[in-house]
Formats: sequence, structure tokens, C-alpha cells
Amino acid sequence: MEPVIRIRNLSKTFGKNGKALHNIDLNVGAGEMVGLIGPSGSGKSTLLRHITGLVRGDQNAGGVQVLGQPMQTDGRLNGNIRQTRARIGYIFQQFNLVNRLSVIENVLTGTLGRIPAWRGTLGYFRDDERALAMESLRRVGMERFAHQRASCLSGGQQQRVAIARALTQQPDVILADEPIASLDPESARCVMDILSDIHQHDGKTVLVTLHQVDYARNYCSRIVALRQGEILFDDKASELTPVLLNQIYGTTSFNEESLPAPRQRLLRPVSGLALGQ
Ligand SMILES: Nc1ncnc2c1ncn2[C@@H]1O[C@H](COP(=O)(O)OP(=O)(O)OP(=O)(O)O)[C@@H](O)[C@H]1O
Repeated sequence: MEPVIRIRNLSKTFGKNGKALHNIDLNVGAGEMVGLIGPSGSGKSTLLRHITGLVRGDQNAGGVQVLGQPMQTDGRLNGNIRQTRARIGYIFQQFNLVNRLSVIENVLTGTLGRIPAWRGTLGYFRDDERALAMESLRRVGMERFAHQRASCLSGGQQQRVAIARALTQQPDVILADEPIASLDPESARCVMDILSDIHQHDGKTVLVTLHQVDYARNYCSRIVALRQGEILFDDKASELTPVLLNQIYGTTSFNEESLPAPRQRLLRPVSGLALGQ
């Protein structure tokens, strides 16, 4: 079966900063949840941005396909990239909500890739679109905040709204770029539980970059590790040993004690979580 994300021989050079990605080959299959880890500056965000075509790779240096559609080839973006982008939900570390809008208005912006531009400009959304936005908020436990301003929410709550916005987009693929990096541990677990629920129950393909190795091992069955723009590890989470982690991060701090076996997660329905904190 055609992979959902197919990256071939992708390289990226940023001027004086040098090569950020070196000959990356990566396939992500339908319904996988893959954790992308690696030290700061190893190229995780750059790789994610290439997948949606926010950044172009080097000339004559490979390409990216998503859902069977070319996003970019040899440093040129495909002309029809917008349609495929509409099928990719993107979750940012800093949430990227519009503070002056209400929560529900932010979530409704998830429909913009599918509705005529004039409706988006006038803020004219149909009842079924509003119902979908409310359902997405319910899914992340945020429906009772629908009419509050986004600026009134905590970081964890804002990230849940950002996930609801991505759900309203009805994407096939979710890319999450360090979605828990600025959250406290309880909010981080909550956000990862929601992503995991979307993956497990909706069968969405999820590629998530993470700084915290323990979250990656607990939530992702497959882990891809980058170091200096190259893939150093691509295997089951259970194969990621302290020795390998020390190589990936260039440290000696990982050992058996610091790396407990991935916990057996009992997936609870998201509505059953203490989400309203
Ligand atoms: N727009 C840019 N212009 C110049 N250099 C860049 C740009 N974006 C990224 N880089 C460089 O590319 C390399 C990879 O950066 P990237 O942000 O992808 O790493 P990362 O693994 O996501 O890091 P972190 O975990 O700290 O977010 C770094 O050396 C960075 O300085």
C-alpha cells in the first residue's frame, strides 16, 4: 500500500547554517503514530515543514509526497499543493490561536481550506460547520469554553483548542511540532492522550516531534531519531535502548534506571479525562 508520507532523498541547506537535512528517506504508513526525536537543531521541525511544503528542499535533492500527491520535487513546490495541505492538520508548539477571537471562532478556521474564501472573510459558517466545530471541542473536552476569548485560556487548554481546530479540518494526517514542549506534565499527558485517541479511534496518521523521550516511547509505537539532519534510528519504540539514546543525543546520561520500560497505557475515552482544569 502507498505510504501516507513518502520522503525520498531529501536534503536542505540553510545558507551559512549548512545542511539541516541530509538525504532523508522516510515512509509513514496509514494509521501509524510515529514519534520524531533528536537533539535540539537536529532537523525535526525542518523535516515537518518540508512535508507540508512550508519549506522547499535543495534543488535536485529529492521530494516529498503526501497521500499519493507530490508536495515538492527537487526544490520546487507542486502547483496543487493547497488541496493536499487541506488534508493535513498541523499543530504548533505555540498553538497559533487568534487571541482576540473566541474559542469556537478559532476552531471554525479549521474549515477555511474547504469553504469559499468569501464565506471565510465574512465569518459566514453553515450550521453543519458550527456543529462540527462544537463536536471537535467536545472531543477535546473544551466545549464549555466555546464562547470565551482564546486569550483567557491556559497553555494546555489552548493546545486542546488547536487540536480541535485541526479536527475541524477533517484531516487524514496530523503533524504535530513539539505540541507539549511548553506545557506542564499534566497538560502534556492530556494533549498526548488526545492525539493518541485520534490515532487509535479515528485511524489518523500522526507524526509528532517530541523533546521528551519518555513521551515518545509511551505514546508512539515507532520512533524515528534524527541527529545532525540524518536518520540515526527508525524502529519500534521498544528497540530504543539507552546505548542508542546516548548516541542520538551525544550524552552518557541515559541508562536503564533513567529509562523505564514504556508504561502500559490504559486508553481512557478522552471525555472521561479531567480535561477542564
Ligand atoms: N529558517 C532557517 N534559517 C536558517 N537556518 C535554519 C532555519 N530553520 C532551521 N534552521 C537550522 O536548521 C537546523 C535544524 O533546525 P530545526 O529547527 O529543524 O531543529 P529541531 O530539531 O527542530 O530543533 P529544536 O528541537 O530545538 O526545535 C538548525 O541548525 C537550525 O539553525
